[in-house]
Amino acid sequence: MAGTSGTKTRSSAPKKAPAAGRSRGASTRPPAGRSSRGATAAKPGPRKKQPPLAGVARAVSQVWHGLGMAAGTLARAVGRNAASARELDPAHRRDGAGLAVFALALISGVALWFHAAGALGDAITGLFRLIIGNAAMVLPPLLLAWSIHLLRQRPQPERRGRLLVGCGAILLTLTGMLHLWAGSPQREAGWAHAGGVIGLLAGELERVLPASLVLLVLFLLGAFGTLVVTATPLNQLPEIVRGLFVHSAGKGEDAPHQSVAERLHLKRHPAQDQDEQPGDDAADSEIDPFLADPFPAAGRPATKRRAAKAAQQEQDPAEFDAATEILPDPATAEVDAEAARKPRRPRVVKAPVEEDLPPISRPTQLELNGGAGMYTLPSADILGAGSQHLEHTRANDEVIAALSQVFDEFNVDCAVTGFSRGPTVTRYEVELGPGVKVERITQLTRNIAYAVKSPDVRIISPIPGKSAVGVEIPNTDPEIVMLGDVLRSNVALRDHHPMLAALGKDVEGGFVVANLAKMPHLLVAGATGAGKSSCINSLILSVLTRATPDQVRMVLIDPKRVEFAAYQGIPHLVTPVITNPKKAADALAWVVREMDMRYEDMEASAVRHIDDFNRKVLNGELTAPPGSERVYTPYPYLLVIIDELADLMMVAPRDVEDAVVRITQLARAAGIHLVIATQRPSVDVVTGLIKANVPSRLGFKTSSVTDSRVILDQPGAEKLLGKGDGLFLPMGASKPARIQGAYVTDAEINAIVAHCREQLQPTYREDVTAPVAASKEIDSDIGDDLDVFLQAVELVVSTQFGSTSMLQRKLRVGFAKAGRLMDLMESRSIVGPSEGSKARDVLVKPDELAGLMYTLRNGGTADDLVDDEGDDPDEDGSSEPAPF
Ligand SMILES: Nc1ncnc2c1ncn2[C@@H]1O[C@H](COP(=O)(O)OP(=O)(O)OP(=O)(O)O)[C@@H](O)[C@H]1O
Repeated sequence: MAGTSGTKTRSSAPKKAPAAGRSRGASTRPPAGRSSRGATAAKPGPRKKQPPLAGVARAVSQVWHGLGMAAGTLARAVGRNAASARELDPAHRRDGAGLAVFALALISGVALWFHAAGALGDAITGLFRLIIGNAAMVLPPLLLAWSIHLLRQRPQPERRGRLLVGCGAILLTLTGMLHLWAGSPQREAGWAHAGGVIGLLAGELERVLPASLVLLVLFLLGAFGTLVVTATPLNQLPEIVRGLFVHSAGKGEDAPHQSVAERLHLKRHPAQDQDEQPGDDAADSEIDPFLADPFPAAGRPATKRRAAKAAQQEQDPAEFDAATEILPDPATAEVDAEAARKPRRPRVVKAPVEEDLPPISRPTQLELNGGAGMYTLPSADILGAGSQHLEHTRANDEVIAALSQVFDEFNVDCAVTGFSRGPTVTRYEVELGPGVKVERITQLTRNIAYAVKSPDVRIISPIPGKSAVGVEIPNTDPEIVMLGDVLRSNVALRDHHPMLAALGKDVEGGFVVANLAKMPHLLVAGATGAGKSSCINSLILSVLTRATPDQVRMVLIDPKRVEFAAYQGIPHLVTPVITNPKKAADALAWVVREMDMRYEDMEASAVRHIDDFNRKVLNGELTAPPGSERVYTPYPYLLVIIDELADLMMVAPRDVEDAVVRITQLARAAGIHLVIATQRPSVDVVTGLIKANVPSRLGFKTSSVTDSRVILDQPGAEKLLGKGDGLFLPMGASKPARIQGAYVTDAEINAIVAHCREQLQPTYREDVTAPVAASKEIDSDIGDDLDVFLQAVELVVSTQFGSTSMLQRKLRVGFAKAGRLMDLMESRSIVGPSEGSKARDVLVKPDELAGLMYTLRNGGTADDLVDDEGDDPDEDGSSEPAPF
């Protein structure tokens, strides 16, 4: 037993030992060589008789092993340092690559052409020949050209793909031709002297096509490769050939020396090319400060050819343009011919010149209706002139230089081709090279801001009507735009409409005016100090200098109390300037009544617009309905200006919103126009309903992008500069135009107001600010339920479904309350009587809802709504319009 157990013990010991050995070996496995040696040592075979040179061979083998290990160690060391090698400056890496390619060109040249490059040269030659056959003979000069390119030029990753495809196609053609030329060798030895392995592809093609067609395919492939390498689209080829022909006839002396890439560059980088003109700044700047070269040298050597070209352009731009036009120009593949003929310096972009047209004068004396005599309009000459507009200053040159430098530094292929200097900002036009994304410029906004030392850089892409990106940069030397200049401009003088308002100047220096009657309502918003009040003053003064009180009457609402104080007592006012927010709400209600009355007159006279009504009245074509004692007189435009909507919305939000919405929805045809200003363009002030009905917007600087979105439905106003710098989005426009608002001084306001006051005393209407609640009282049966009742009415009329259970569900009210609301609606002729379980008939149409809500809020019924529309206005004394 003991012996058995002893045997077991012994037998188990050797089993464990290898296991332990394996586990150790797993972590520190010896090299294969060594383990095999070990194996040989452990199991020595029968000893062979060694030859006499065996010792030498063993020594050589050991030396070889030693060398191998040393090489391995070296490789590992290099591997470990590879990370730091990768951190090498890209320029050095590129130099290294260029020199390596140069060495390859040299060795392969000596090997291929002179067979004198030793074993390494022969190995390289053999490899090249195996792959591309005899085509290897042209490889050394190509490698040489590549190495020079690597050493001299900046990396151009955008060209890599094109060159790869083009060169690949040419290589396929060349090797294929060589293969066919050599008689399509079948054996490996013949390939090296034909088209190599790549040339075999042509051989494969020959199996399925006749040789002539294979040749044709190869020819087309080669042509394609050449076109791709030279970036020449096929459709441009005739033009280029024509150009070459003209040049060879002697018209372009030096064109043949100019590479295609160089010509492309000339066309596409006008700004950069002029860096390379010889230093003639001083002479230039004497002629025109703009000609002073604003671009610092970009580091490329100036070529004689470019210098000559530049000189030619300066002497005779027209001739220069003609000469450049006939150059063979592959650039026209991407830029049209018109763009290619652009002058090479950024040019001043001018606004359309309205001054060329003859001004039309209007009489300053207009007769007042009702025999009130003549009314003399204040002359615009009372208003002072602003500073003279400069189209170009030294500051522009500095900015152009800074922009060009940024584009250069970030390697963005684009150029500043023009600029237009506005009063406060200049818009620089940047044209992109082919394949350059617009985002490359927008991404640079902060770098541009840094370079031009201004945080308020705005990028417009594209400039409407142009294939160019606009970069708007504030002028370091801004100009003030005075109202007088805008009113005296031809664009203002040519339009005699009494509601034409001067807004300011655009970024091209052109005067901007807008017809308030066409807007037809305007929302002006911006942070405090942004220039709203100046703008509103300009609007009012524009009207005062152009319109008699018979033509335009105004309701001025100024909860801030001080803004419109100067206008107190002008004859254009319907009521004294309103400063009490509660009274302002009543005045807006009066405007709605006035609007309704105008509509009634227009309806009775079958005209669609107040202008037609006035024209017919003046022509004597309209008379009041028979039995009426009224005498029709023309209705003046009614301009309602609210200086701070937020103050009104705080006092009577629902009434103000209702009235504003109703006026803005309908008042256009009635000649009633609203201008609403606010410094708090938040959604609780400028509600969705108000916004939807005020189509024209004028945004001054806002404190946040959210505010900008509320006013303009897009960002941008937060980047404005304040002090009258604004974005004007007229009705129907999708992109706002940047303007500098017209400025008017207090002295000018006082002078115009004094002139108007001297002419005529105001005739105020008493009922404008009469409280609405006093005229009609909310019925007692509605009691405290007015809000929920109005909600129920809105629901029933908009869905056209008179169901009590729907009211229960949607308004979350009980059966009894929903039934009562339905009864209230029946009593006000909104729904018909109950028909058991069926839904009631809805008697008011959805498009009458706005009017109905207004009427209900003022204690009326749907009958009032219908009756008002059908009644003779003279029946009810309140509908008799009092004379203005
Ligand atoms: N068009 C303009 N041109 C030059 N400066 C202007 C212009 N508009 C306004 N400013 C300057 O900005 C200041 C503030 O302008 P304004 O009173 O019109 O701003 P606001 O937006 O009405 O501010 P608030 O809401 O506080 O009344 C003016 O005193 C004036 O110096």
